Amino acid sequence: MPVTAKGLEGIIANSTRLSDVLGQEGVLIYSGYNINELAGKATYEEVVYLLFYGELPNQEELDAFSASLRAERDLPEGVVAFLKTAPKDANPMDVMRTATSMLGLYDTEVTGDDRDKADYRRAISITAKMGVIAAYYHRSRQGLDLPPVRKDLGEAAHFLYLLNGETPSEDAAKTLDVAYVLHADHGMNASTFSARVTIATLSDIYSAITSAIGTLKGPLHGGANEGVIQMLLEIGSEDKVDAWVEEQLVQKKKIMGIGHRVYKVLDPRAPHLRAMAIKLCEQLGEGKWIRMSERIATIMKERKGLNANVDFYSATVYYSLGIPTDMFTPIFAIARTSGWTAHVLEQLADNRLYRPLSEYVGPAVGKQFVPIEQR
Ligand SMILES: CC(=O)SCCNC(=O)CCNC(=O)[C@H](O)C(C)(C)COP(=O)(O)OP(=O)(O)OC[C@H]1O[C@@H](n2cnc3c(N)ncnc32)[C@H](O)[C@@H]1OP(=O)(O)O
Ligand SMILES: O=C([O-])CC(=O)C(=O)O
Repeated sequence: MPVTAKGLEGIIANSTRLSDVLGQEGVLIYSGYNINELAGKATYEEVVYLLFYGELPNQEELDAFSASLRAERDLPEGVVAFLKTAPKDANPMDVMRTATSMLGLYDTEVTGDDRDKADYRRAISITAKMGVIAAYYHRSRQGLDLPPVRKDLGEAAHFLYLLNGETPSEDAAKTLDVAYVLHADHGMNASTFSARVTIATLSDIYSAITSAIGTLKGPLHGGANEGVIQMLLEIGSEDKVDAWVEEQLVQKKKIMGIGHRVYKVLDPRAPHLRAMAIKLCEQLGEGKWIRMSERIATIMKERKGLNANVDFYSATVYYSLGIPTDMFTPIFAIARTSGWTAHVLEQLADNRLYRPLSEYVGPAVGKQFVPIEQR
């Protein structure tokens, strides 16, 4: 009997050319590029192209690719109608999951033998629509208008434009763009795995991304960025950090944004997000959140040997950009859709059904059936 790997720790489930996560070294690679080479230098659109096609684009390729993303921003009327009528107190991740599933209803292209071509178009389309879905729901739940999509803004700037109803500053758009780059892909993380499991049954790409959104939502995965800001708000002030963290540890509760299944050293995305968080806090003249975060990270390193992950400082970045807390995980989903869809295409290109085993720990076989009236 094979050994049980709880949580599939250490199991290599497939091969990918998209990204590599080196846990001992704290290195993240996108298709041959160390993330430190890309963060702040490549735009999100360049990184999406890299994930889809394996190389960074030249200017002409980038222009054509960006135009194809922008051309796919409009949502089907039925999805807009849903976003206008969805409960105003719904979790935006639930709304995104449902809207993504709905997109499948409006995709009438018959796939037949030409599935590859149609799925590339769908990958671009879903990646382009995710930010529109999240922003439209946020506006609609506040009773605000839904501004028409624009074709003159990049992905991150366009999301901020739709969310706030006004063109964002260059600095804000650049900050979010870097965050998108840092969140685009990450090896066989839980949500990507769930997308690949779904598509490997030869289901459709909308079902795969719907699975992935539901998986990212949980607080042990993408949902942790919202947990971080809730934690900071609950602690409230710097003088309460030590006692609060100690109490959580005594109660064996998890500190959100800390720890990682693969990284045994600092998550290489964290320093980029930390630097952006420090800059934004300085600009706002509000250093409290970053100082509290630094103290929490120090205590967790000293007490448990655990490091900050991508969710830890992204929370302060988004908070400082004035983004509502429950839109933090949706932002993660918007950026990660590029990775999810790229993985779906990769899985389809060399597919095999995922079907692991489980170790049976139920009663030994031999029980006799007893009719219900005699039980
Ligand atoms: C984008 C992302 O998905 S990044 C991860 C985002 N998630 C979080 O930030 C949530 C908080 N972190 C965690 O829950 C975990 O560190 C995970 C889920 C990320 C990784 O989990 P695993 O590799 O399965 O580690 P596991 O949960 O088994 O923890 C191992 C030990 O470290 C402890 N530990 C791990 N993370 C934390 C934490 N954040 N706070 C306190 N203790 C922790 C556990 O309590 C456990 O201790 P024990 O052996 O004394 O019981
Ligand atoms: O890789 C993981 O397990 C989680 C993670 O950091 C991510 O998905 O970005």
